[in-house]
Amino acid sequence: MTDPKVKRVLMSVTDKTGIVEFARALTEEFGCEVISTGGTAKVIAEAGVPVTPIDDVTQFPEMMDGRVKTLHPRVHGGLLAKRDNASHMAQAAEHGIEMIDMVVVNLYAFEKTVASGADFGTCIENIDIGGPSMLRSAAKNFESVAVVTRPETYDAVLDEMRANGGATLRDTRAKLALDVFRTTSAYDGAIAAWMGEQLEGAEPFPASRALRITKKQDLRYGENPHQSAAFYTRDDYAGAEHSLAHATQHQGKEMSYNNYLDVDAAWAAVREYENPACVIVKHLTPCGVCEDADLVAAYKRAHECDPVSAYGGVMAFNRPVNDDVVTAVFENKQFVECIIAPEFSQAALEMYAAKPNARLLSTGGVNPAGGEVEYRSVEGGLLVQDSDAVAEAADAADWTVPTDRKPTEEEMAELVFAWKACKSVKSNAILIAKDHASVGAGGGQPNRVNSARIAVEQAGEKAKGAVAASDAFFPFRDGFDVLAGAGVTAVVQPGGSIRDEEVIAAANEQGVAMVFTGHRHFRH
Ligand SMILES: NC(=O)c1ncn([C@@H]2O[C@H](COP(=O)(O)O)[C@@H](O)[C@H]2O)c1NC=O
Repeated sequence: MTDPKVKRVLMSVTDKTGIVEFARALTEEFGCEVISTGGTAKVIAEAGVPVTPIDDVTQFPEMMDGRVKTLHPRVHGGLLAKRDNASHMAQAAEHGIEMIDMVVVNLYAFEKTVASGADFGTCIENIDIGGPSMLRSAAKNFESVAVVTRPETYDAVLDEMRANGGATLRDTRAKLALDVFRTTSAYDGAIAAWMGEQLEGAEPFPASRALRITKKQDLRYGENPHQSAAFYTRDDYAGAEHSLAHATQHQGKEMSYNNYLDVDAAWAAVREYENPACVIVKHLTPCGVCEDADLVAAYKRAHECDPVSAYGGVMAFNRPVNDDVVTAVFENKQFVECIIAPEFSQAALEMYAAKPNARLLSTGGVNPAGGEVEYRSVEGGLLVQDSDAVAEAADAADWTVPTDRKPTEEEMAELVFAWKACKSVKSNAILIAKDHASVGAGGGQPNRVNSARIAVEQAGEKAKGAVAASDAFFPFRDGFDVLAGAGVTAVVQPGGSIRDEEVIAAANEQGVAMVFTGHRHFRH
């Protein structure tokens, strides 16, 4: 079939950006007839471009507050008739249906209406019915009909018509149709999610869930150069505003797959703290965590934990980064892949311009720790869970102390810090902390005693008088003994092992205070 010239165009848009210019070009350059619905027709007519009201085509008034405007065989017959099917064309002629060669439609702004906090009835009225119907009819018949749903594509469509004697090309029409089905599918997904929430409450695990994601960027590669990858943002993420996915990148190379993972881990960890804090992460593992009244000190002490590993890592701050912080990083000659923070001062950005490879990301604010459900993929499936969000500081009031020695107030505050920091270490996780800074961490080991050994080795002399956190209970006293043997004075752990008594006895023997939180923080 030869590519059809565009003669009759139906326009019905909520977003009226560029519609007048498009209509003018179609009528003046290509002699098209433009048919249009109420508000769109008004805008076009007011600009002096000839337009046929939809009522003239349907021979019905737009009615029921706009609920029925284009839902008519003279519209859908004109879109769906197969031009090379004699029977279709005969039926069209018999019923006075004229062909429509192009549809320009964008939909009622349903998601914006919901986001504005509109009431139930208003949201319902903003579910577009006629628009998606036309889009789908035109997209189904893309062999003959061009369907345009994004203002930013108007110019390209016109250019193609200019180059092809007023016709669009099949390949373009097919791509436009695909774009339409993706658009209507996302639109319906948003409606289903909203309606589900209205009727069933904020059900985190509904019977089915449309994965509403939009590609932000193709990544150079995945975890390894032979793996291809892309990054998608979640359309339905309520905390989008201050999230990593929507952060502004000020400078540096494109974020890589591994950068995203590491920055996410660092950003999640630093959001645990109310005081100014810095977290340094390498290979998904924190190699420095510190909270301090002063952000520069927090950075310096986080860096001191493991300067070797910190080199080439990523960093997260929960306060704006200024030139003093950057000066401290430069003094340490620490190469960083990425820094994420709520903001960077102008002076900080100017200083970092000298290190163009470093990626600087600002989020504009800090979401509370945790967030909405998390997804992880396994072969053939997706795991969905609540995020591991527990208000630790508030929770500490419920912690119990099974040992003879109770932690001092100072030790208790230190244990809260350590417990939060431990959460970001892979299981089995042990973290040793002193003066609200991590001094050693062991994680990702298949047994807890090895994690304890790694943490103690890293802490060295600093383990003396420090506290330790264990993300899950000690199954035997051996892991605990490694910590106590290194000089740790207080330990926080969930408790709940069948050998708790053995571990409590070990603590009592060595005069160590122990706290049970009653919940664990596995991180697999
Ligand atoms: N009901 C219908 O027949 C109908 N036909 C088109 N629309 C929508 O009406 C909007 C444009 O309206 P107007 O041209 O009046 O500003 C478009 O977003 C279009 O998708 C309709 N509205 C809702 O379903």
